[in-house]
Amino acid sequence: MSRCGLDTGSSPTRAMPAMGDQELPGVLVSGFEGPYSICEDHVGVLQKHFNLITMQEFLENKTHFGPKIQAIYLWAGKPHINQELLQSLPSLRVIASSGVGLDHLDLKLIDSFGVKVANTPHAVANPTADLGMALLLAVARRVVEGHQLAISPHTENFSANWLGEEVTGATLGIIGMGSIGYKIAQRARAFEMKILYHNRKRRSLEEEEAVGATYCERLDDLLQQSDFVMLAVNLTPQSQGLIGRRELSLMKPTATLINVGRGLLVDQDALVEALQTGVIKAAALDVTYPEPLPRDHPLLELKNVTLTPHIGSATHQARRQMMENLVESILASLSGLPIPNEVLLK
Ligand SMILES: O=CC(=O)O
Repeated sequence: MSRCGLDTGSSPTRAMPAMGDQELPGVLVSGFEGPYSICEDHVGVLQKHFNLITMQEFLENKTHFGPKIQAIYLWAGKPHINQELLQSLPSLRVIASSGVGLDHLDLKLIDSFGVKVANTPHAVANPTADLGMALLLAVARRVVEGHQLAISPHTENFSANWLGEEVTGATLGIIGMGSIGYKIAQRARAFEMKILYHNRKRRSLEEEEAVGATYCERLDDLLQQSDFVMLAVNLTPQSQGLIGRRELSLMKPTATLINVGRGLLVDQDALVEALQTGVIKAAALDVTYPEPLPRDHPLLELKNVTLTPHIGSATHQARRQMMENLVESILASLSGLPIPNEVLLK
């Protein structure tokens, strides 16, 4: 478990009546291990509402725990929900999944078991948009190189003999104009950037005008015109490999690719080649495949790459809101009420 620096479990979540002890519903809770693990401080809150059953407890005694489990509190996409797991949980009503991405869930399979799904899109939009801008600015102004220089023992090199780029007036192309993409546009507007976007569905004129964004029906147009290309799109079978060799070759040789979506949106081999041969100037990636990258991966060697370890939602506020949203969705579902943030099959 990680510490998320919250009040230690005593503060109740919004509008969530705790049930009497005997009635607490059984909830399979994941994420007790690993880097993106459940916050230690959340466990106290969860215990007020649920009888928590860990994956290990469940695996050790499936016949005892299986029928008691009414919900899964799915943190960071684990455990993998497959047919076998669903078959062993006959009382399961809802899977509440942290974050916004749903690429780890087979929604059709889950639906065939009559199980509902909810996620936490609102909790992650602001921090992920912040991170997208942080990466954009870090590359433009060479913040990581500047840091290395400032802490270098060679103080004679203290003053940089290189220059960065200003983002004011530069063109930002946002691919994916959902809640994260839109919030990136809001931020970029404040930096006086020219904003293009590509999305399956065009936003309303009012929404476009509010952030000064111009719709590009053709992805190619956005790629050709942008100084910064920002990926903020969901991973689906259609968007996998969206940015491949051809798309990279359409970008300006001075352009930077930023990815706060999913690693598989990009053909990573083609990206390495493009960065090595100057097809594009730089990349900043919060997501890769796999995560983490093997330590001998070429992306780790390239000077024109800035990497962060999938930290789009890694803020105290977002993790807290995610937890509250998951609890709310589970409680609503088990009470037969409309489920906040329910994911509907398209
Ligand atoms: O990756 C994080 C998310 O899907 O919210």
